[in-house]
Amino acid sequence: MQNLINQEQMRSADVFTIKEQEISSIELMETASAAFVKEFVREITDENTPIAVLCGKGNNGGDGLAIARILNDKGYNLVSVYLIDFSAQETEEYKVNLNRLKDQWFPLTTVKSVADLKNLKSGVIIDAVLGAGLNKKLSGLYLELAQFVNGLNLHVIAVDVPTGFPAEGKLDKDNVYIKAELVICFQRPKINFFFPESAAALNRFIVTPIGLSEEFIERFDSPYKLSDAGDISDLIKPRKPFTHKGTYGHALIVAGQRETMGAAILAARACLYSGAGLTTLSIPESGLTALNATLPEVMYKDRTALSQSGGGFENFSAIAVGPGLGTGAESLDILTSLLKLKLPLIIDADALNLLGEYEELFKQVPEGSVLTPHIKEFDHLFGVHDSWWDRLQTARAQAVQRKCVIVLKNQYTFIIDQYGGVKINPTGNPAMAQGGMGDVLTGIIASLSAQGYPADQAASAACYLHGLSGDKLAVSKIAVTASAVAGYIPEVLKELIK
Ligand SMILES: NC(=O)C1=CN([C@@H]2O[C@H](COP(=O)(O)OP(=O)(O)OC[C@H]3O[C@@H](n4cnc5c(N)ncnc54)[C@H](O)[C@@H]3O)[C@@H](O)[C@H]2O)[C@@H](O)CC1
Repeated sequence: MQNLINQEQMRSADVFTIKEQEISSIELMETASAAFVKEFVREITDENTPIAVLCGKGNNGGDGLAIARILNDKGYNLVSVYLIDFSAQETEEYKVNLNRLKDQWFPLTTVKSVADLKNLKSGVIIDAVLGAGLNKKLSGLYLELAQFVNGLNLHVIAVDVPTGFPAEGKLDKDNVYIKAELVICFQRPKINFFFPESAAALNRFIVTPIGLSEEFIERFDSPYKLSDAGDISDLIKPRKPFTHKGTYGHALIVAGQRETMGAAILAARACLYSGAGLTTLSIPESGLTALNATLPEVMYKDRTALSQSGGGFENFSAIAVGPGLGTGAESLDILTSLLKLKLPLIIDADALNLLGEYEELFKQVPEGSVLTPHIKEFDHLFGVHDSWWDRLQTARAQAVQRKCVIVLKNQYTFIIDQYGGVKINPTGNPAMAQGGMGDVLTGIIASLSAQGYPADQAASAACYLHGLSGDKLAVSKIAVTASAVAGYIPEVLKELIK
């Protein structure tokens, strides 16, 4: 797990590292620039590629100057540097690196307006204009520059962060950035990289360490953490000798209606494949033949019994409700009855839509429940948001207020615990953008909950496993089905267990 820190904290990590390692800020810049180049040469292997380095006058520009020099030393012989001279201020580190460059022969162009970039027509652009020092959105000459560079449609690789892109905080829809194909970012990804709005500024990012003190960074009390395989390996317990199906819990999934029985079956399939000792599916009777034919291991429970004071529904180790349930009167009755059990629930899809419609019902959601909304369901529950930053802050406040876990689904899903802490899930890919994927995630959460994992752990492990299964399948496939993702979970689990 990595602590994601803000830029102010990152700057103090710079200062701490410089002091602790007894190095100068110029040496740190050299290390950062060399780290950038190490990744860059993997991306751009042809040394004869024309490379234009656009350098602002701050430390991001200082990096750019050092990068140009190091690339040249490595045999990239068509590197040219453009000094973006839109402001008078320049940092010490920038000046030192400019002098180092002037010591060697180097094609340098001073840019006072975008007209000075007329020779820029081909090759790769390294964007070192403005980095993490950004303090307002682009305007004036910087805005013109960004629009001009974007219009060239060249392969742009940004240093640390694309010019104009704030590392954290709300991203306005009308913001303009220099759009990068790739960002090679220092030590930690920026929090804003994980929001869909970042697609306007970058396609991909790589994080490269630059020797900052990890101990210092991890000491910050940041609400944002990035999950990794190690966390999930630490969490998932291997199955022990002499255990039996009773050891691994009994999950119940209440889902499905005539037109969407598949959603219920997919959730049950994922639950089964994620290792629950027993899985029971409560669907309309019309789905029974399909269930028995596809998942003979899964049991059936008639849900008309639910309205009769529990009807045995209270004896399960975990209950999930929602996939393909529908939002009609019968579904409302089912959800109302389940909420009366006062047991933590995993609430998804149509059950969330019902909660969005009936506030009184929403208030009855028991503590320790897991809500798994995608963007539309989320805004239906909590109001329309015009940015993902705001949406995430609402999710944090709501998770605390309701003492629930919220799984806010996204390419990078946010798992928000009852204390407002956010785990960002790094697995998953666009090949998984297909119907049924959410039903599978719900099934995995139900399975892990039934096996005794606390709600926040079940949710974060489920998201990781779900995405990893999809990632492995996507290596050889353009699109992966929800059934395939569910079916691959046992292998992914086996691989992660220590
Ligand atoms: N210790 C260091 O020296 C290190 C610095 N690093 C680099 O330093 C960068 C941060 O450098 P700086 O803090 O100097 O800042 P930048 O180089 O990002 O920005 C330079 C200046 O631009 C001005 N500015 C901000 N937003 C603007 C806007 N919208 N329009 C016009 N001007 C604007 C600011 O006043 C700032 O001083 C990082 O992104 C990274 O590339 C890395 O080398 C890591 C270590």
